[in-house]
Amino acid sequence: MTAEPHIRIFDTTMRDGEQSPGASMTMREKLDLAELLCEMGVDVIEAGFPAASTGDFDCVRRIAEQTAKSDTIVCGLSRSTPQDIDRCGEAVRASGNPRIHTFIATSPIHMEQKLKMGENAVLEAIGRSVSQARNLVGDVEWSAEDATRSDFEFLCRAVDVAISAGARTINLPDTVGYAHPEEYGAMFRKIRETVPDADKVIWSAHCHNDLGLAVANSLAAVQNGAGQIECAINGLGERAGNAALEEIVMALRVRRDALKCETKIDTTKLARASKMVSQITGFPVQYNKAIVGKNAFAHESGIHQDGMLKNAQTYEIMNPEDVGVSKTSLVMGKHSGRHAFRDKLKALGYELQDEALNDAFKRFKDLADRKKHVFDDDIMALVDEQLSRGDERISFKRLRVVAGSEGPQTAEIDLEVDGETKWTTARGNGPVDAVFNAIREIVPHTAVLELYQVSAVTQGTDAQAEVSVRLAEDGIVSTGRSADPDTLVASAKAYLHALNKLEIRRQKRIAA
Ligand SMILES: CC(=O)SCCNC(=O)CCNC(=O)[C@H](O)C(C)(C)COP(=O)(O)OP(=O)(O)OC[C@H]1O[C@@H](n2cnc3c(N)ncnc32)[C@H](O)[C@@H]1OP(=O)(O)O
Ligand SMILES: CC(C)C(=O)C(=O)O
Ligand SMILES: [Mg+2]
Repeated sequence: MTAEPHIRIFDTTMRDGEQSPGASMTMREKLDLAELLCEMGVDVIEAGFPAASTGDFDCVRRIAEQTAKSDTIVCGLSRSTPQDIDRCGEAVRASGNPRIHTFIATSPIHMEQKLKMGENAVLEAIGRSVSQARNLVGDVEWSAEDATRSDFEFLCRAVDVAISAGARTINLPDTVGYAHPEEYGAMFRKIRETVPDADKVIWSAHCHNDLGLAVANSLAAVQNGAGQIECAINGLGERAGNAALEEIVMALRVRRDALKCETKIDTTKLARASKMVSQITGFPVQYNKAIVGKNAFAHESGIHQDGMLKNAQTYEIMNPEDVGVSKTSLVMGKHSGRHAFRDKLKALGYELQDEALNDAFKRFKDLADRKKHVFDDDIMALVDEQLSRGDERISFKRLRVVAGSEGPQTAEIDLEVDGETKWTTARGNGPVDAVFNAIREIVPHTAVLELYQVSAVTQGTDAQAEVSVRLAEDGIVSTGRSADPDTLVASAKAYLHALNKLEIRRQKRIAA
């Protein structure tokens, strides 16, 4: 059975999506989202459940008004009761393309336990509700709630009644996310072969993600003749959510070769829509979420980064720009390699030659081992520090500090001075003072500490500390800087940096 070439995208973020506990949206938020969905080219916006509350009714009505001049269909959901349907008709009336979406459950458990209705009463309700809706609007969608757990013979009879009463779209929801793809696809194929006038309606899939199969099931329905998919941005929806709109749209686009159909969605707006829904609901998007997750176009491992730099198609099946993400990011971390590191340095404006590059790369790896996120600023601080160091007389080897409320604060330090390793220990009024006293013991000098300043290079408790030190001696002022995740190590190195520079300036003065 062939798929339809154009699959209609029915967005239910504001109806089923809003049914997620904690996902309620205000009128303003819904109007903004509706505007974006409209711009994006969504075919149907299910704007709410008008009978649920005055607020929901008003939202559906305002969205219908706001989008009246567009091609977008605006629909509301309603039970099969006359009051719900009237209310829904009133709410969508202002739309240029109003739709009433009415439903009733057809599975034995729902009919017996929830509705307390027999099969005949349900069939009667379907005929009556669809006819009533058709008297209000030309476009009526009917859904068989819990279709996938319904008796197939009865489901066919129910669908037949809905089509005869004037439904234009028949939706077969997997309400509880129970079906698997082959089963769900077969249901569409069989029902389309069985029900009279099956070719006169649009078949719709509405899948829930309780088993993580919502997108796969929706695609299986498409391959078996469904022409509409009901889905929600970020997969928002009851319990584990609905099929994610962005995943459906990109699967159809990227695998058009196999699935033979597409949507008319402007995919470059997907990332923006995802962000908007996440901000409105306060539900974060999981980092590894397909299409719109923070890591969907990010690569940290060296082998992948090297491949990406040579040809992006080695590790990406779609362009980030196509979904509205500005570019792929090569995230620098402990799994990164030299190719990506060199590329990052170049982007940051540094051209290091082989030895300097190797040295910087080694220091970067050491840092990445100690720090969860290595930001651009961290890398710049690391290279700046390296560049500002020439042939230094005194270099840092090792530091151990005893600090805390008990005291005495003590620093034990190893330095290399003129090629010879020297060790000492000293106390101080606090750990930083102890470190500087230890340095003074190994390298006696009369320079005065004029400034000592610490700032965090990036955020987080594991951020690198950047320390600046200013020393002054006989009119010579020298500043040193260093960055390290350990503030005391950064302090020692910054002090030594300033001291080395002071030494060079002293010698220059003597030579002059
Ligand atoms: C699978 C889905 O997503 S279905 C949509 C679910 N969405 C919502 O429920 C959100 C909006 N709902 C609401 O605001 C409220 O439930 C309302 C306004 C619709 C109804 O509220 P209440 O009248 O207080 O009823 P309540 O919600 O407690 O119970 C639902 C009633 O509707 C009946 N019902 C459920 N589905 C249908 C249906 N499709 N057609 C007719 N009646 C139905 C139930 O059997 C129950 O009837 P009872 O009161 O005779 O036992
Ligand atoms: C009411 C219908 C469309 C629904 O949301 C479901 O069955 O999951
Ligand atoms: Mg649903």
